[in-house]
Amino acid sequence: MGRVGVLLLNLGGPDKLEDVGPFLYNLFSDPEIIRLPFRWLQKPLAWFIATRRTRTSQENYKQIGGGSPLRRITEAQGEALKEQLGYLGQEADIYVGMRYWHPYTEEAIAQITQDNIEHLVILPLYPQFSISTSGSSFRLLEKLWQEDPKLQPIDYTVIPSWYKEPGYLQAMAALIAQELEQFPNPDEVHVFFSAHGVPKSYVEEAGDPYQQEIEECTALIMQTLNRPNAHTLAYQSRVGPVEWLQPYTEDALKELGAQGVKDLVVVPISFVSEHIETLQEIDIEYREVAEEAGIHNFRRVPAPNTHPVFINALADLVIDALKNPSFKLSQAAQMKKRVKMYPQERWEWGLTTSAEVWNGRIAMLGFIALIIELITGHGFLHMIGLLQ
Ligand SMILES: C=CC1=C(C)c2cc3[nH]c(cc4nc(cc5[nH]c(cc1n2)c(C)c5CCC(=O)O)C(CCC(=O)O)=C4C)c(C)c3C=C
Ligand SMILES: [Fe+2]
Repeated sequence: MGRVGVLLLNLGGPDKLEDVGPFLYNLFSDPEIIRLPFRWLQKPLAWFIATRRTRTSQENYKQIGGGSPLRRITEAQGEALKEQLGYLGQEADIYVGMRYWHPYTEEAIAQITQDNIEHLVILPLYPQFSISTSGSSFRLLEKLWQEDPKLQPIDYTVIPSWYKEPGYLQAMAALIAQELEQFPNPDEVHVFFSAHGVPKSYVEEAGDPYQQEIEECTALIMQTLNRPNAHTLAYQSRVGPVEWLQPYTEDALKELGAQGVKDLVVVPISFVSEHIETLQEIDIEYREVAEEAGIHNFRRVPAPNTHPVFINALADLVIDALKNPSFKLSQAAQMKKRVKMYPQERWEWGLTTSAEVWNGRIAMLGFIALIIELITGHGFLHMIGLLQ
């Protein structure tokens, strides 16, 4: 076999406080993150939302040391994976491609071409597939492949999602068991899975398999854990005014507190590295919510990071992917029959779901235009004299 490479995909995070604004702009410029009917609106809206969010987001990054640890941890995972693959007899070069910050996916791909990689395994560091995460990276890679003839000879294969991988489930179960053992009565502790949310419309209209994969993954981890603990699944990190997957983590914590739960371990389920949503949102914000609700013994399970069982699971995934028939980016983007990646389906006339969605979007655009006008003091309503 010729030279082998593994491309690890992740979201990326700001390394320092000054990076927060441009990072947020990149994130909100992605049509897989904000799905808009008009492409031309994407960048102005991204600028507007990023500008408004930067200060709050910076405050959160300040609380975890002034930047995201995602790059450092992803690179450490890459080094550990290289070592484990070597140990298993598979030499490979590892590349990290982030979607919204350095090292960008484009930089990783440039290095892969320069290194004359012949066989490439594309492995997203998201166990479950979502249009907004792995889907967005696959779409970008598809575009890069279409544009660059130098990429054509690379024999690549994609691993779309891997939440059923036994080694991953075992690593998660071991990490949970370790936390449960810190309590006087481990079997009485409530196991609380907190997944990153997505807007409900991603699942219900665009056919994102994310929710189903998260639910199945939770059940598989509980089976692997093989303990009698009660458990709950909820969704965190909601952004913006639309409805996201429910129950929301905050509400579910309050509900458990009201039911008298006192001992709780939180399991971050959609991430494999520590980042702002584990270190700040769970460890600081949700801990406070839980304590106020009467849940006094609150612990959080660490993300798998470089846990050896987890790294071995990644190595197994790579080795299997090299043996199996290749899976292409176009197949990964349309993984489930109903998944609709951006751009969305064509307009349908009548009172259809699609028409209702479009009406909602047009109303949202009107609302955004009104807000911009109120802030800037310029716009259509000022022009016709309705606002001064
Ligand atoms: C499976 C994981 C993730 C999903 C699904 C996801 C969807 C999603 N996220 C936003 C908005 C934001 N995400 C932000 C940061 C961020 N998100 C994930 C993971 C998932 N996102 C990661 C790994 C990170 C990086 C964290 C870091 O350490 O830097 C942010 C920025 C942080 C903040 O300001 O809160 C935003 C905003 C949306 C809208 C979305 C689905 C549509
Ligand atoms: Fe996110």
